[in-house]
Amino acid sequence: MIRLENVTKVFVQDKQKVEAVKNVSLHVRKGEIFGIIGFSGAGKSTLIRCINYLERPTEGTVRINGVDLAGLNEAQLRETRRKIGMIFQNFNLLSSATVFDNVAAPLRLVRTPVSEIEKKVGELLEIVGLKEKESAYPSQLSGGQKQRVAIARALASEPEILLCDEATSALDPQTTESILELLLEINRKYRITIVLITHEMHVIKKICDRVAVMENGEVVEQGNVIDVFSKPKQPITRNFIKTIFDENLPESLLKKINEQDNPATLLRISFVGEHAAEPIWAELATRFKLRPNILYGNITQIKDTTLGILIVRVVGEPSDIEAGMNYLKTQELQIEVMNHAG
Ligand SMILES: Nc1ncnc2c1ncn2[C@@H]1O[C@H](COP(=O)(O)OP(=O)(O)OP(=O)(O)O)[C@@H](O)[C@H]1O
Repeated sequence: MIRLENVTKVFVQDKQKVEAVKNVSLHVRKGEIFGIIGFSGAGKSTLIRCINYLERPTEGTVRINGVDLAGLNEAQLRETRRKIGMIFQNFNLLSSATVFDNVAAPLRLVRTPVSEIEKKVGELLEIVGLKEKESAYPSQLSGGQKQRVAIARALASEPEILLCDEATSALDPQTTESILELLLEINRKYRITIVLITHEMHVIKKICDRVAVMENGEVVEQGNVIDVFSKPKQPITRNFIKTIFDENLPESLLKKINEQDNPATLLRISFVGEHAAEPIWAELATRFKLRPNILYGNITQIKDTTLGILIVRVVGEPSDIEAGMNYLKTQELQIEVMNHAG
């Protein structure tokens, strides 16, 4: 549905070149929620603005439903943009217009008949739960309500794609939850493809199907959210995951482990979905003569599935540990040796 190939965006400021996006290739599939995560300055806003050509890439191509945006004239580009809604961190509402008029604005722009506007805006305000606020002005609304108006306005043009530029960053955690629920509902009910950018891993974990991690203008890692969470490849991805569950063991515990005589290995074991993990410990003990000790455990919901992570200290002979690890791998568990202690 959205295909970016080798997209680069260079800004020139005070004769200095800033490469905000470097050689990014992405494919967003129809109907999915695709998240782009990165720290401030990573290039996320620039990249998402390349998707609807608010920024023209310096190099590379952007295709929407197979159409290369570089080949479109202004009128065609405007028409394509109507099918790509966008919402922003600071809502971008018209402060002098009521909620109703804000949502009606894109419909008036294309000369929709008044009766149709009445009906449509009413429906949209129902969807976002703000029917009773239609006569209010933005200044009379909370941040969450403002974002709901912005979402209703974006939906007015019946977009196929919704781009969300840090849509929840200005909101408190509870309001963030409710806006994420709304985005999920819109995605599921109306099959709208959503691309969002965020610096919060929580947003990715709650609603995204796939994720791209950006650093210094580049996409350094991308894949299914569950895969990226269970097998992160890049240090930056691990850092983001740590903001949700901190797997760092206390220094004092690590020191104690290192002081012990027995050769020990620390394993990070992750499992996806409902997995009966208990029998494996008995198996490790009896079959492989190992002594496993669970030091850390966490099970968390990642969109529609669960991810479990354990950090286990295994004591035993190196050959037994290796055999035990091979056994664990046959149990659909992802195993990683964290470090050797002892
Ligand atoms: N119009 C512009 N002119 C010059 N440089 C720009 C422009 N827009 C962005 N940049 C630069 O490009 C880089 C990436 O910025 P961008 O806003 O895309 O990152 P970001 O990941 O969205 O960060 P943030 O979350 O802080 O907005 C930064 O170094 C920024 O200063």
